[in-house]
Amino acid sequence: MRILIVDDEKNIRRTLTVALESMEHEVSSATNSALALAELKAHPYDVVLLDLRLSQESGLNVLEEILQVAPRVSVVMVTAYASVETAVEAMRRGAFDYLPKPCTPDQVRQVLGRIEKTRKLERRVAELESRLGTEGPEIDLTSQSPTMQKALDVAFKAAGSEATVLLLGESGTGKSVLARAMHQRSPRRTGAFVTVSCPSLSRELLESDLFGHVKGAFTGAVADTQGKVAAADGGTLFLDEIGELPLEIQAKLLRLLQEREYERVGETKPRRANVRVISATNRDLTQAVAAGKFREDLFYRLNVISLRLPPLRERVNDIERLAMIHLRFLAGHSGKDVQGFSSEALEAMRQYAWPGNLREMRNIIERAAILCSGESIEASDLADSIQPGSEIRLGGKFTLEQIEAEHIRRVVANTRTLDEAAEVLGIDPATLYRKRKKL
Ligand SMILES: Nc1ncnc2c1ncn2[C@@H]1O[C@H](COP(=O)(O)OP(=O)(O)OP(=O)(O)O)[C@@H](O)[C@H]1O
Repeated sequence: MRILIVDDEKNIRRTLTVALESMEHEVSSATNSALALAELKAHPYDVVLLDLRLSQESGLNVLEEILQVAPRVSVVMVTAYASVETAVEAMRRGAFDYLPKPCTPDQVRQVLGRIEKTRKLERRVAELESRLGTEGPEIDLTSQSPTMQKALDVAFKAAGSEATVLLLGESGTGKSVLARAMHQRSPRRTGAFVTVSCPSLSRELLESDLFGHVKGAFTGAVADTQGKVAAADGGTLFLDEIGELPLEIQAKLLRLLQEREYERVGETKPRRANVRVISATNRDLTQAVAAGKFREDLFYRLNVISLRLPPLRERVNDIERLAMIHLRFLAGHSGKDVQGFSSEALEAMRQYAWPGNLREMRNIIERAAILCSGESIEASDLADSIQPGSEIRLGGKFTLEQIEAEHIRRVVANTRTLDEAAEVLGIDPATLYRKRKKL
């Protein structure tokens, strides 16, 4: 765990640091409350060991300030003036526990063990909650398609940093799945991964969903709620369909990103949260910026690193593997012993345009697994739209332009750079650029 020691006595800081590091925790220390608060604003921590008497300051007041800045951190009060009243008061104000000073390494280990257990349970509950109803096939984060490989490479490199990341791509290409995978590969993985679906609520409800509200802030606000920003403190906030975020909320999100500050609806007291933001959209945000629907300053904040997930039709080499992953899961669920796909069915899937991408693949394979009567899925088990013949094929009733567009799309998908694609196509890169724009 990441632990911050807040104590003005050098010896205590030193002995605690040595003890904690020998237990394989990551430890930092601060000598006063101002430094501690600055540290907590800058980095996510799991635990604070807080001296109850910090020279002139009252540890109980500092405790409250700490919990405002980092609501998810577990604070353990450490004091030479142990008394039942102060212990009770500290716990009443939100401390996790209480340690006498000096304390033995065993006492420290015990209290940290309890914190770890509680946090693990909290994480498990949050994870199960978010998995409910979203249980799905095994997540595949490999690819044989150069464009997808490049996107995954950027995603995994960015995962370890604190940078905001913007995921682009058509609906169903796996942006939400990738955002969660990035969180799990980040130093914040012990924190929560919280998703906000921007278009799903009215402006008022979305604001309260994000930032929380106080009782009485609006009709129906019967109790205080903390909001998803606070829930994601120390973790990752995933903003899905960010292009749909109303302008009023865009201003508030910008403030959160710039100053780490926000206010609950119906309250003026600023609160702080340390969240890493990953957002996703299938819209062209630069167009939304040009149309005045999306703030340019927010766009640049969100777009520190951006990557585009290619549509499934551009990942022809991945289709068989992905289809098998979905089949294993869906056949298992439908209780059928379906082993694979006929070569015609595979070819039909390779030729198909997959407008709904991986989500559509899941639906089509689920339906096929139910309909198929043999050991493998035949082309005739696939939905009508995907039947061979409904897609562009040489010799069929298609215009030259349609065939050219399809050929260019596939060559681009199967080469690493546009220069390489131009070479395969036998045209110069500028012509390829013009053709792609036109098509
Ligand atoms: N890497 C993956 N491996 C296996 N299945 C995947 C993967 N990515 C996505 N899927 C499947 O595709 C479905 C849709 O993925 P996801 O919700 O991440 O797409 P999205 O791009 O966020 O879509 P939208 O823009 O509509 O929100 C998932 O529920 C899952 O079944």
